[in-house]
Amino acid sequence: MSQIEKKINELRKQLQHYNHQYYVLDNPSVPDAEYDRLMNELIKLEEAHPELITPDSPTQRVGAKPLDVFEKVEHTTPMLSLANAFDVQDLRDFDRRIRESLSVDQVEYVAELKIDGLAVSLRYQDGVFVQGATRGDGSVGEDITQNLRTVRSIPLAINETNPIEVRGEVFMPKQSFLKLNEKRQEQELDLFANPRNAAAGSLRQLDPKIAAERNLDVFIYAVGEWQAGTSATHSEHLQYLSELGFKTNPEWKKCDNIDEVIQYVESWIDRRNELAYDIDGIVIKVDRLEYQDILKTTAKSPRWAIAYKFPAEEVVTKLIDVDFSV
Ligand SMILES: CC(C)(C)c1nc(N2CCN(c3ncccn3)CC2)c2cc(C(N)=O)c(N)nc2n1
Repeated sequence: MSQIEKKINELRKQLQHYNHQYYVLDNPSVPDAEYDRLMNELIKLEEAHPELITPDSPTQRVGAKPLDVFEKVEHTTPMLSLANAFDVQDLRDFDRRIRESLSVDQVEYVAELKIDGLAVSLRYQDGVFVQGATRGDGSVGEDITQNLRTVRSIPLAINETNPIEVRGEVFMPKQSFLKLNEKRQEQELDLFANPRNAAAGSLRQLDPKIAAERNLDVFIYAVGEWQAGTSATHSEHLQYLSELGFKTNPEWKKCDNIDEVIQYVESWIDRRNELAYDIDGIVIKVDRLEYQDILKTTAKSPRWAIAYKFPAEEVVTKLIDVDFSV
């Protein structure tokens, strides 16, 4: 390996490490100026030696040309939808059905915040991000790889050489949503109604340069296709995803029974506004993968998971009280 290649690989490793700290762990260890200096050094070296550029290089986040259309992508493992629960009784019924089907007294669950964004699927081959797609109708989605490459918290390379497909929710943080709408107001463009629509509109851009400016983020919540998988539980999957360099939501909780799930759900009903992103409920999943297989999925949604939906947040519209007395 030439000195140049050594230098390029060293810069890539450093930048991938700093990128992970900044965008995935939200805990940068170097000032932005240092990151920019290293990035500019790598850009110059790659310009001088374009034959050494690889798709997983940190310089390759924003693709060159806009697309004409998004290609269709078939999900080898369908992306199921979730049945809804609207109150605690629904959760107890869910738990009872599961315990009866499994003929067990107690079932462990994992409870996760339900991020209000867009479900996506990410595929990695030989440790490199090769394709990203929208959920679509669960069986066929759209190839939005170029736009997903611009999401800084999506790693372009992971240390898993076996093919693996993961699923997650792309979202726009509340602050980014407010800033985007302020800018659109100034430009007299129509405003996005909420962060979810803003994220959807950003991922639907055919020009990745626009998606790159929208400050999108992601939380990865499941492993899809993974032949080499050996985990026994979903919680192990979440830990493994985090070790691989994926951004997982830190608020997930392993619950020993449905009572603990209910406590978790109730603890979050009034804490939503503390979060930097919108959530629209809690997703509850049977933790043991062997139980998930036994419970199999009904047509559209798994019997081993359910979404507890929070009531839509009443939007307090400040009514300007006009004084008619004068
Ligand atoms: C893997 C399973 C199927 C259990 C699953 N499915 C999910 N979803 C399915 C329905 N989806 C959907 N989207 C659009 C139309 C219909 N269904 C949107 C994703 C999950 C969404 C979240 C989240 N949002 O934070 C999450 N923490 N875990 C999920 N887990």
